[in-house]
Amino acid sequence: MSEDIKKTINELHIYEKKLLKELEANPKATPEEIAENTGMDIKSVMSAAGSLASKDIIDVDKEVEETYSLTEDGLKYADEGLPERRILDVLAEKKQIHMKDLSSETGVDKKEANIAIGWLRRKNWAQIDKGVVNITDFGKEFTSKVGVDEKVLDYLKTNADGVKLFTDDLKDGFKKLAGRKNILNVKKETSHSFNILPKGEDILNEGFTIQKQATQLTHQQLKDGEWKSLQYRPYDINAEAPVFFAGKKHPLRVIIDEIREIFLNMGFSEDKGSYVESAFWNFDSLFQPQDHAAREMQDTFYLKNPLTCDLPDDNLVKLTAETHENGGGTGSIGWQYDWNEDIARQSVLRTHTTGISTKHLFEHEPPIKMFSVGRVFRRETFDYKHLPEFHQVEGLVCDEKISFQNLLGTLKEFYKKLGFEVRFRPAYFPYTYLSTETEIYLEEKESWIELGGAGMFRPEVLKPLGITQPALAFGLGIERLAMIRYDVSDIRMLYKSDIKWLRELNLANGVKL
Ligand SMILES: N[C@@H](Cc1ccccc1)C(=O)O
Repeated sequence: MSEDIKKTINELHIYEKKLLKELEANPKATPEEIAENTGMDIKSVMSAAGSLASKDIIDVDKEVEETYSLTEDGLKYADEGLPERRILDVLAEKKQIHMKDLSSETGVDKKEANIAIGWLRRKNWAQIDKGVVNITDFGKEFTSKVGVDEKVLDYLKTNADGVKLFTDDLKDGFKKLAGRKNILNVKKETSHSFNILPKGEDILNEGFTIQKQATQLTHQQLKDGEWKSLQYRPYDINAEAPVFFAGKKHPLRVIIDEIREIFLNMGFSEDKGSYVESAFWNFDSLFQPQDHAAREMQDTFYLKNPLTCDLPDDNLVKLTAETHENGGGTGSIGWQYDWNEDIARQSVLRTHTTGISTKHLFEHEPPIKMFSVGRVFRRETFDYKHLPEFHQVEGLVCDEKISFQNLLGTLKEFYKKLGFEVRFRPAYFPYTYLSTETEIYLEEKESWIELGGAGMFRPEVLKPLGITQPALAFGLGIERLAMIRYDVSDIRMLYKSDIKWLRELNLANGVKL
């Protein structure tokens, strides 16, 4: 028990302590008095009280007090009499008045006269018969009496500061007046009073000192040793705190940067291509025949502007043409068709980043270790795993002793560093042999999905580029990795700008906050 009390005391704010002490000395003190006596402002008193109340240390009572006074109309009635009284006075003489003459005969204006008729009937001072107002016997008697409501009217007039409570003999009259529109004003005032509860008594019995508590240390306090004598207010580490959403990188950007870092660390250098590429680099340099299905409009975006691109070095074009037509000097018989320069000039949105690899091979001497990350474009229909625009990371290693083993090892290592386990299966690409595809298992869909392709560039690719050493190459999709990392079952989520998802996503491990 006492341990509890000590802990509670320990956690009291200095304002709470001040308020409690003041209440002990002055149990009836109002918040205003407490503010005055402790030097706190009223807001701090009220918030300290609220805090003490939430811990059952004191009780806060709220009382609303109403003060009544007369409105402008009310004051006028108090001076001149209620409209029904003024009519009654005239009726006492005339006995009856025609409705249409009511206002002119009595001096009560039309609007008020209408209201007065209701009250004349209700008070049984008059009756209306065929448009004529007749005084009743009760009305006659009443001319010399004062009604309860009229007494209250008078009372309020003499108590111009307002009345809080009506004595019993005035209560009925007050109710009547209060029921009429525009006669009474009411001002509401709330007042608070505090009571010490048993727990508060225990705290006071236990006793405490009021000492300024340190919430923040200053450089000076640390330097001069004052920190040793300060009293610290403990804080509740379990208290609910607002969640802040700081700006951060897009999840896709995060994974792209991670991939770049992995390749840089593995000793690759980075190259860049452009979205718009000639069919020559995108297809022809990769020994893809000009009637290849992938080149068709359904798969590839062809551009109107620029409609064509320049072809590279004449000799390279010549060697490429020969290789396509009959294998040139590669030992292959080629595709056995007439290679067309104009088809090679067409400009396309690159369908993969592999054109960067062939260009890189043409422009560099082995040994080569190159990677490149970028967007590629395909005429795909959207679905949970397809986008017409996505990112690939391209890789190329070319040196004397490079083998298919190295390719598998490189890929395995890369995926492992990203935290994925993949499987390889045989595949076909016109530009590689051996070729493979990497796949990953999607638990939710209970199926393997393809992550990318890879292989050893064929001599038909390498020879025209002037390369005699073997080269491994790969082109891997990035969005599908992001999908798995961030646990989204639909690839479109990555491009939706769903602010809630983006905010709550923990980028480090894909787990929601
Ligand atoms: N370019 C292929 C991948 C690939 C790259 C390099 C070698 C072999 C295959 C694709 O986009 O799917």
